[in-house]
Amino acid sequence: MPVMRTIFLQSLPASISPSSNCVAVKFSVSCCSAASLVTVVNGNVDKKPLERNEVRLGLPSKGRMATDTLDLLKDCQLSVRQVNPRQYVAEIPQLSNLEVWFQRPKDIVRKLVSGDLDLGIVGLDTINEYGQGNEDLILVHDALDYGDCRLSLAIPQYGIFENVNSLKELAEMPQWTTERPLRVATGFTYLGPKFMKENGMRYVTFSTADGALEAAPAMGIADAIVDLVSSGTTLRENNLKEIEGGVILESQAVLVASRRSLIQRKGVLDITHEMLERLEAHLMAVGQFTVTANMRGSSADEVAERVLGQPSLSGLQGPTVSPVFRKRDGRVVADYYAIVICVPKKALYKSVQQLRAIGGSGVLVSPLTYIFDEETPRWRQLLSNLGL
Ligand SMILES: Nc1ncnc2c1ncn2[C@@H]1O[C@H](COP(=O)(O)OP(=O)(O)OP(=O)(O)O)[C@@H](O)[C@H]1O
Ligand SMILES: O=P(O)(O)OC[C@H]1O[C@H](OP(=O)(O)OP(=O)(O)O)[C@H](O)[C@@H]1O
Ligand SMILES: [Mg+2]
Repeated sequence: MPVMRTIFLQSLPASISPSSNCVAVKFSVSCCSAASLVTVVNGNVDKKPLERNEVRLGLPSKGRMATDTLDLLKDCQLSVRQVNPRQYVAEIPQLSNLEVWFQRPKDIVRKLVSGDLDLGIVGLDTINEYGQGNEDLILVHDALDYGDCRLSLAIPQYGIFENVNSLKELAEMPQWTTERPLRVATGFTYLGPKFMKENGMRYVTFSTADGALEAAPAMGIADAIVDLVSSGTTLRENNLKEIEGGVILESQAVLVASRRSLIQRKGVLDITHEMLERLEAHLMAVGQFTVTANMRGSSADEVAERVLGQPSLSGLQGPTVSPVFRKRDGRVVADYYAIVICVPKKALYKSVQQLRAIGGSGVLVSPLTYIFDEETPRWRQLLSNLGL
């Protein structure tokens, strides 16, 4: 009879040496989860995801992505209902059968890979770093429009680096040898070395820290750093600079899914579709205003021609032109037309000027909540990616 033992990984140390019948089982604790079950059969580890019917979405529990993520979902009418802030599980009432789990961003990626989460919202940098190119991870929406930053190589502005302004120049510095390599401090211990290798940097070593990496060069611990940059203030304040060719990755928040879950777990594809539609519709709308104006004209065609003659007034699919009926001398006439267009927020003032120039008056501007297009290109892309 095989000797069978069932152990919840959650309660285990990083390596275990079970007695008599089992050989030592080593695993990385970080890749395991409370919901995973390991069955040890005479030394063979058989890892099965615990049977579950709920679809699971991982959201950042803390850090700068946390509130922005909840705000975005709220704007999509997908408010997350959390009983209390210390509880890590929550729900979105509009999406039945969905569990929201609050996790650290890196753990969201790990748990997608291990099959303990089906969907997640995190920064692209975290997916690339902790997913390490795993093909099970699939980007559903790659531009959620917040958490913008870049992963970049930075070097001191002073000393031997004063005149070094590109990756090529850095690589060609005679200082770097096997005995004295370029020392890079980074929290990105997968992407950092990969980038340096791909860019032909031969003499490099890496050290790691969890934060405040910008201090490492001034402390004499490193020559360069690989870290996230957004405004560039932290680099500047620490006398560091980015260099040409040194951007490793442009990142922002994304919606990511497990390919296995999308294909195999009931309900994941439907929830993904609904989330994607709402996100797309909202994100498309936030950049636009609806503009309504009245315009004198002899016919709808003539008014439309005038509107389309202006570069900023073509709208999403051209203007809607409708007659405005009035009673004049006892007769119903339509000598005014109402036009409705969507204009990008950035082009609002230019559009108003162009409307006035062609006789527009009474210009009303209102915010847009959603723009639901026929079918989102990202959905079609996802289905084709899944081979469906
Ligand atoms: N300066 C920044 N500006 C904008 N977005 C950033 C910036 N730094 C990080 N991000 C984005 O926010 C994500 C989370 O960063 P944050 O530092 O808040 O994580 P965290 O949960 O505190 O994790 P850790 O404690 O390991 O750093 C990053 O992965 C990145 O996508
Ligand atoms: O270009 P900036 O706008 O200055 O932002 C960059 C800084 O933001 C992040 O640090 P964070 O604030 O998360 O602190 P940490 O170093 O403790 O992670 C990142 O690690 C940089 O240090
Ligand atoms: Mg941080």
